[in-house]
Amino acid sequence: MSVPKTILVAPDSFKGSLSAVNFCRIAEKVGQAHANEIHVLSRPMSDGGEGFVEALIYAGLAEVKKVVVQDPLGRATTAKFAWQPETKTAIVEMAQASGLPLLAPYERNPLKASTYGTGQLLNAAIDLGAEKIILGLGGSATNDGGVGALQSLGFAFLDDQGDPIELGGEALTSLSKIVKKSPGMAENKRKSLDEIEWVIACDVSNPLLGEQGATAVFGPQKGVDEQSFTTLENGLARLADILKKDWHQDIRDLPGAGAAGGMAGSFVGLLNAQLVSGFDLLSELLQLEKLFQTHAIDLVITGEGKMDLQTQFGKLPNRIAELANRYQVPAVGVCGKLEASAAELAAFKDLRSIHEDLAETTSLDVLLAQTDQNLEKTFNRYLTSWLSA
Ligand SMILES: Nc1ncnc2c1ncn2[C@@H]1O[C@H](COP(=O)(O)OP(=O)(O)OP(=O)(O)O)[C@@H](O)[C@H]1O
Ligand SMILES: O=C(O)[C@H](O)CO
Repeated sequence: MSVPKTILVAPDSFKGSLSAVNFCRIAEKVGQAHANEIHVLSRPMSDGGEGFVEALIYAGLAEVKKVVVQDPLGRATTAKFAWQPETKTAIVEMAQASGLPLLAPYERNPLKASTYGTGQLLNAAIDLGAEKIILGLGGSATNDGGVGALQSLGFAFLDDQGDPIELGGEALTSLSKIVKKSPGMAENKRKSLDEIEWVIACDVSNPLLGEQGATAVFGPQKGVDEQSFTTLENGLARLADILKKDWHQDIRDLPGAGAAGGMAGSFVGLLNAQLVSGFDLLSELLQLEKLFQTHAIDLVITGEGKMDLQTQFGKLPNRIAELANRYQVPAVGVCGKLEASAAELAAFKDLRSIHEDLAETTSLDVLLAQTDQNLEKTFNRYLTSWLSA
């Protein structure tokens, strides 16, 4: 009997239809049907946004902690974070508390949406005794420069009358002063914010402001229109100005400062956080490179909701494919929707082939509802032909 072939499955989530964990589960189910021939090794991935915490928990690298926090509009929601007791490290994902999937499309409103709930998650981690916090950013519903989270952590954001500003991106236009409260006696057991090592895992390297900035590039998916764009851009600019004038921190041109509606920028400015690539950090935590060194991997399957020209510019499936190719392992990308011409596909250097199984004529709503079945069909079809090749 021949040795089963090892397939590493390491996808991003399909935004709006499928988590990376469920992608892996479907691949495992198909693998089970070919159990004598295939061994599936799952590593659901994330770039710092949705699925960041789940990826660590799935790999058995952290305990799960659950906390009830405020969603972007102030309603109660249960959010998870990951906890590594030996190293007193908490891995927190902002999308758990302040992510876009928490809102119905008609509720999207970055003028009002706030990251306050992410601050509550961070507080829960600090209460547990966290000495290091890794905060994954991306997939946010917010454009408040992370101010809501910092308010929850104990910073006061004041207007020119000395009153606290309201929650949401719009209120930043009346920001005049930021004050850090000193920790009280009751907080003695907690590390102070300055004692904690802050690492921010960003899904993008966009700057805070301008054409490539947080509001211009990621605002539209959160519901930003022409009018609200100006308010939100001015609000973030005001935040940057105050951080420069009063805190001597220049975040205007900092790559990555625009992640999660500018949250990365304010965490650098006020908490001295270090910005890193979410994908790089997660790959390191999951020891992906070592997997290739210690397992004879025959094929890598990755994927994301939509593959297009952007996929080859540093998006997660391409990063996975580059890694696979460094170890001479072929990589296949699976997506819900393929938006690339044959010529564009030929230009994909590392991702050797892309498979989809969907009729052009089917509406997106139907496709989204049928994701699981479609994916299972695609895996079955592809693996059957791969095994017989
Ligand atoms: N099951 C599906 N079937 C068909 N199309 C899908 C499916 N799931 C997602 N999509 C399409 O993919 C889009 C989302 O793409 P994707 O998941 O790659 O996220 P993205 O916006 O590129 O962001 P990122 O990759 O940075 O998370 C959706 O808007 C939808 O058009
Ligand atoms: O949350 C967002 O704004 C985008 O994912 C970029 O970080």
